[in-house]
Amino acid sequence: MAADRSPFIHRRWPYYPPPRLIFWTAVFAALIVFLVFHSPPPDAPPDRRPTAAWGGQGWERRVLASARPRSNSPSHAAGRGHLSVLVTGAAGFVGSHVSLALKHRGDGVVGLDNFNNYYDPSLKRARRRNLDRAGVFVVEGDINDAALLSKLFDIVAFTHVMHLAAQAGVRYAMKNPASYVHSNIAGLVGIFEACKSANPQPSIVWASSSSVYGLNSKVPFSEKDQTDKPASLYAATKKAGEEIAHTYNHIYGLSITGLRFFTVYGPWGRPDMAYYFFTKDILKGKPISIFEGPNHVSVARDFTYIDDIVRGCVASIDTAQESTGSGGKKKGAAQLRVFNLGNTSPVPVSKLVNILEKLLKTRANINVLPIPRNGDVVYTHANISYAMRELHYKPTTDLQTGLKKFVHWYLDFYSGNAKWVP
Ligand SMILES: O=C(O)[C@H]1O[C@H](OP(=O)(O)OP(=O)(O)OC[C@H]2O[C@@H](n3ccc(=O)[nH]c3=O)[C@H](O)[C@@H]2O)[C@H](O)[C@@H](O)[C@@H]1O
Repeated sequence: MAADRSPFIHRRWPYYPPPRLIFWTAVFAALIVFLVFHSPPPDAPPDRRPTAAWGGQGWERRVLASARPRSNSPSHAAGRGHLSVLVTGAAGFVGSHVSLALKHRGDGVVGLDNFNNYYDPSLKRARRRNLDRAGVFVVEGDINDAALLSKLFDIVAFTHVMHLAAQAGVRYAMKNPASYVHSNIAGLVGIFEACKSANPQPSIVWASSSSVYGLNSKVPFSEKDQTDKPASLYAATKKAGEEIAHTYNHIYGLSITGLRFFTVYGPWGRPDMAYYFFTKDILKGKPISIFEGPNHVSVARDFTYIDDIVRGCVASIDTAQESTGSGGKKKGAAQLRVFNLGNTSPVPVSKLVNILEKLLKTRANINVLPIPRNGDVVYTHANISYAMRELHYKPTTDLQTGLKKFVHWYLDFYSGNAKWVP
C-alpha cells in the first residue's frame, strides 16, 4: 500500500506545520490586517486633499501647539479671554506682520497659506521662517480645501479668523481673471462656510480693499459712500466679498469685519506693487513708468504703512463681538462692520519716486505715460473717522519715514542679510 503523504492525517498532537505553511499564513494574515486598517469606511467622503501635505499626528500636534495662547497674554488680562486666531495668507505681506503681532502679545496663532507663485514664493518662504522662529506654524494648503478647513476647526476652537488670503493686484486681473474668482469669491465663501459650521463660531476680520470705491469722485472716501462702480475685476471681487459677508452675517449670525486697506507698503512687502518694483528698477538703472490721469493730472495714492495697518487689524480683532450662531444655526443678530484703514494723506506717485531716488541715492529713468485702462483709478483718499472712533486707529507713519524703513529692509534683505524687526 502506498504511504499516505497527506500532512493532515496520521499526525499526532502536538502538530508542527511545515515552515512554508507558517510563512504564507503570516503573509495572508498581514494582508488582511493591512486592508482592514487602510480602506475607507463605505460612507466616507471622497478625499479632496490637494497635493500639499497635511494631516497626521505630528501635524496636529504642531497645529495645537501653535494655537495655544500664552497663559498671561494681554488679551486675557484685558478680560477678552484667550484668543486663538487662524490667519489665512499668513505667508503674505500683511498676514505675516499680523501673525507676528498677535503671537508676540501672547495670542495663539495658526497660519494658512498656499504659497502660490503670483510673486516669488521664496519671499513667502522667508517670511515663513520668521513665523517659525516666533512659534507660528503655517499650514500649507488652500482656503478652497474644505476638508482641510474642517480638520483645522476640529482640532482648534478658533475664537477669530483673520482672513487675509486673496488674489491681490489691480492690473493682474486682466491677465488671470479666474484666480480672482477662485481666491476672492470661492475662497471667501469657503472660509465663511467653515466658520458658520464651526462650534463655537469664530468672529471674522477680513481684507477688503480701497479699490471698492472705484470711480467714486467724492473724496475723501467714506464707508457711507456708494461702492457700485468698481474699475477692475479685482475691485469687483472685493465688493462682492462685502455683499457675501452681509449674507453670512444675516443668515448664520457670523460676526464679520471688513477692512478696506489703502495701498499698504513697507518691509517684507509685495514685489508686484509699484514702490517695490520701482526700487528694484531704479537700482538696476531700468526705466520706470509713472502714470498720469487725463489732462496731465497727477495719479496719487493714500499710501499706508504696514505697522499702522497691523494696529488696525489687531484693534478690529479686539473690538469684534462674538458670533451669535453655532453649528450652522443663527441665534441672534451679529456684528457687521466695514472700516477704511488708510493714511488719510494722499501722495502723488511722482513724489513717491522722488523720495525713493533720494533714499537710494540714484536718479530714476522715468517715462510718463497715460494711465492704462486696466483697472487703475486716479486717486484714493481715506476718511478714517469711523476707524478712529471705533478702533482708536491713528496712523502715525508718513510716506518718507515708511519708505526709509522699506529701503533699509530691501537693501538688507537682498544683500542676504534679512533680520526680522517687527
Ligand atoms: O489699496 C488698495 O485697494 C490696493 O492697493 C494696491 O493697488 P494700487 O494702489 O494700484 O498699488 P500699486 O500697484 O502699487 O500702484 C500704486 C500707484 O502707482 C501707479 N503705478 C503703478 C505701476 C506703474 O508702473 N506705474 C505707476 O505709476 C498706479 O497707478 C498707482 O497709482 C494693491 O496692489 C492692491 O492689492 C490693493 O487692494
